[in-house]
Amino acid sequence: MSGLGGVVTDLVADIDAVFLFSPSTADYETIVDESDVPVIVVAVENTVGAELFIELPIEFNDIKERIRFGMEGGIDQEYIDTGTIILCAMNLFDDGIDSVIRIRAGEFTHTGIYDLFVNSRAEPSVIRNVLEVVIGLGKKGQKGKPVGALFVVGDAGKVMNKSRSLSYNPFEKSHVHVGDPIVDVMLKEFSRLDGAFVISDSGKIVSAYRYLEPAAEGVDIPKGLGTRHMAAGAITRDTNAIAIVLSESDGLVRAFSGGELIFELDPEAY
Ligand SMILES: Nc1ncnc2c1ncn2[C@@H]1O[C@H](COP(=O)(O)OP(=O)(O)OP(=O)(O)O)[C@@H](O)[C@H]1O
Ligand SMILES: [Mn+2]
Repeated sequence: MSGLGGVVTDLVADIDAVFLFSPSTADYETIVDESDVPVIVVAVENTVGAELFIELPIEFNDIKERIRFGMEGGIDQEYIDTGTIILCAMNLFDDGIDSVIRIRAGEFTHTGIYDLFVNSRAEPSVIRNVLEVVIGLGKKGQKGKPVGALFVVGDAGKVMNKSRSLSYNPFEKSHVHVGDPIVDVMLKEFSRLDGAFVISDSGKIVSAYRYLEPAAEGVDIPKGLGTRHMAAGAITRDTNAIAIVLSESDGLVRAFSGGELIFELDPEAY
């Protein structure tokens, strides 16, 4: 015997809800049948046809981010409230559920990661597409060299008013959208040059090469980051846009909303 029996019993005692992260249909059906508390599925797609479902915009590889997204979504969708004790079950290795985590929903610092995707002006799929381009750039760089990039997403009219052009806008008269594979290649290509990309609520590429000029006083960004991140944070406080930034210096992807850093991820982990 491992001696862990008591710990495991305590883990599952008196829980109010179960969160299943990307379960198989078989696991979902067994658990839903046997559970006397609500079972909420958190996944990129509702392939199991769950009644209680929270859509993940990406499979956060950082487990804490994944759980945080689920918690914030659960509260927003009113499946749970802050006192709820939750058992999170997920698969981290080959297949089947191999990990359980017990957590009280209120113990989580609310970062706004769910709001960022779901309650932003821009459509969630647009934010996801931008994030995918940025993660792709972060992984490969441009021709093998690390590259930085700044995407401002949503509230494009106001963002354009608070910025100026650094160069000819290659997207001037085009009606192209992020998520189109050809456009994503163009975005990666243009990311070598200075300034920000401005994307509309519906994903239209409004401009490249924008120099952002938001009011920056009072915007706090982590130490060590420079003007690109400052501009990204500040534009999201000055407008209803969000910003997704790839740092050329540390290779991390960061998202800002309402002037705050919402999350940070390492593209190499995706
Ligand atoms: N206000 C701005 N609007 C748009 N782009 C900007 C702005 N300020 C800086 N940048 C872009 O960010 C680039 C890097 O600047 P800087 O090194 O100061 O930023 P950083 O936050 O340290 O980012 P990185 O981690 O990528 O180095 C600049 O070359 C420029 O292309
Ligand atoms: Mn820098």
